[in-house]
Amino acid sequence: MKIDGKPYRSVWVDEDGWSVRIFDQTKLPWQLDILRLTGLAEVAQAIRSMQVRGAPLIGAVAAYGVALALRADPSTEGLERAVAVLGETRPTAINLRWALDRMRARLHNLPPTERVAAAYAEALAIADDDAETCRRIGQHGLPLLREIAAKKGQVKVLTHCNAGWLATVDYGTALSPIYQAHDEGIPVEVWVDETRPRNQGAALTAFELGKHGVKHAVIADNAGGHLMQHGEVDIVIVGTDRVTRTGDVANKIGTYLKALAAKDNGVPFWVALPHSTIDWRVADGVAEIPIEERAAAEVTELTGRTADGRIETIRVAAEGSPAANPAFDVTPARLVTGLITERGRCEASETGLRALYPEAG
Ligand SMILES: CSC[C@@H](O)[C@@H](O)C(=O)COP(=O)(O)O
Repeated sequence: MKIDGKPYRSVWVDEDGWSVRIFDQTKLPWQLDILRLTGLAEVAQAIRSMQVRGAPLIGAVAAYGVALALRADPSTEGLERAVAVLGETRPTAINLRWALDRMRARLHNLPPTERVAAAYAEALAIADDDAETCRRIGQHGLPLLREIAAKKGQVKVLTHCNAGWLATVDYGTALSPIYQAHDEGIPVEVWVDETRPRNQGAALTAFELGKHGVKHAVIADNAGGHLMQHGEVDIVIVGTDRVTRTGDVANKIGTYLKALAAKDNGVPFWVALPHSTIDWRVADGVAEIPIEERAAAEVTELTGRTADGRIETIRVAAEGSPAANPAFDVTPARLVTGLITERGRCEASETGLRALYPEAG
């Protein structure tokens, strides 16, 4: 993706050849700060604090975290410790475990002297794979937008949270078809759910779409149902942090309510995902997917930029009131029109997913 004409990925190795660069997503859209990560503790903290976030990107950054950890300690104990520390940073997105399992499988049987170089190579392969996967997701989602635009002359999409290039290594998942539609001249407009409590929609998705020149408007999270009732939404496309083998979808809190409203209004509700987001071991998403509970302060406070350019956090809830902050919810497969993957589109079901991934265990 390009920012002010300059091509970027969301994670890359610095010119020094070993340290790892990311955008500090807690500062966007107000400041474009690029962080330099140099060790295991820094990577774990960047993931925990959501300086990097978004399921596929968390996986790729964690893979580089293993490489950085091995520079300090290439022993088998060092490898296992890195995998354990990184694996505990965030519980819901399965891409984190997928990437760490892949790193361990590649590195475990190597002699320690060969591990560092192999870890960087594997992390790069994961990042390259994610970028290409997301490009293909866009190709498979694009016909849905093309079809609507052919009938209506334009297409209005609603999306929740940030499933754009900032949440992946490049292109994004839910936003990838939108970028590709825009690039081929389809008049596409996006309703961007602000996505409280952390406002990934208002801050990150709006930033991305603005930089790409895609027409969009930020809406309060509660506005989607009203817009659907009035024919203002042609299609909902969201990303996901974990999809069960039966097609249940965990995504940012509030996604389930959008799916309910979409069902009631006959609006197609599509979910875009890479292969690394499928959890083949889980069948019942509501019962089995761990939902991250984050700090109450994310709900009781808001962060933004003041008129004179300072980034400030203020309290918006009544003094002394506690808050609950479940960060994800699960949308049952029955509410999902279909899944958009790098291998094509399918029904949100075990049959649909297995037809696309016959090799899955
Ligand atoms: C392609 S990203 C899909 C999801 O990871 C995204 O929509 C989301 O819910 C991210 O949650 P976050 O808590 O910001 O990491």
